[in-house]
Amino acid sequence: MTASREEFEARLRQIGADRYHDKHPFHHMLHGGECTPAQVRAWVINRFYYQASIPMKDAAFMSRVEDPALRREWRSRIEDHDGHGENEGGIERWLRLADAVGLDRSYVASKQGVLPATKFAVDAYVRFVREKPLLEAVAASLTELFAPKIHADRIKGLLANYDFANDRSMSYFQRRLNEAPKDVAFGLKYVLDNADTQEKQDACAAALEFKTDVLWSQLDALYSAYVAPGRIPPGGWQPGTYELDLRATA
Ligand SMILES: O=C(O)c1cc(C(=O)O)c2c(n1)C(=O)C(=O)c1cc(C(=O)O)[nH]c1-2
Repeated sequence: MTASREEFEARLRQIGADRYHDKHPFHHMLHGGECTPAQVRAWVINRFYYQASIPMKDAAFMSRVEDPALRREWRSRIEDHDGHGENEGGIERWLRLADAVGLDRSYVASKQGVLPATKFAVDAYVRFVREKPLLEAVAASLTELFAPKIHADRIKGLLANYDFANDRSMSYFQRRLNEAPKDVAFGLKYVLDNADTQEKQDACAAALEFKTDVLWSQLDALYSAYVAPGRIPPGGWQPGTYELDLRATA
């Protein structure tokens, strides 16, 4: 039976409560100040691959939308990451974080050294959005319902625990606190309005679960390579390389 709007929203929120990556041990280490400089750098390098792919997945989405009103609503997501006018954009703000943690930003931007599993997971998200029904593609973006809390926790945790954290290096997350709620309010309304059969509701819930898997797998890959057992796969970034000597610039 088709669930009511309220029941369906509660079902989607429960997926976040059960499966969002704020529960991953790597995030607990990161926010709790337990990561070594190399582990923080590995996270910045790998997570850049996600950042860089988000506007590509949003462009893939828009290329399939026939309704100009929906495209108009969606296009700010690309500008949020790529920049527009005075706004330098999320990709540039992420590279500032790379500078602050002592990495060569051109290496980070080159996407070399990204773990294979990170690439597989993120590429699967872009492909999902390119190929699946638009409703499911929007549903997959709804992990952002849960992102403001993790961003707020991260700003607080990193500022308290790491010397590199300051207003400038944290500007990516600070800015997302304003951008994400607007995107997710639109996305949630779109999904609740359009998932009007049980089949569509089930497909949206599956899309959101798939997305939580995309996020979780990236952290599993990081943990396995840089925490335990510490087995870096061929091609993965090796600590001690592409690092800046911060003393030279201090
Ligand atoms: O730091 C995070 O935990 C996190 C998670 C997510 C997410 O839930 O997918 C996004 C972001 N950050 C983010 O910064 C971002 O721009 C973003 C866009 C999207 C999306 O699916 O369109 N998710 C996320």
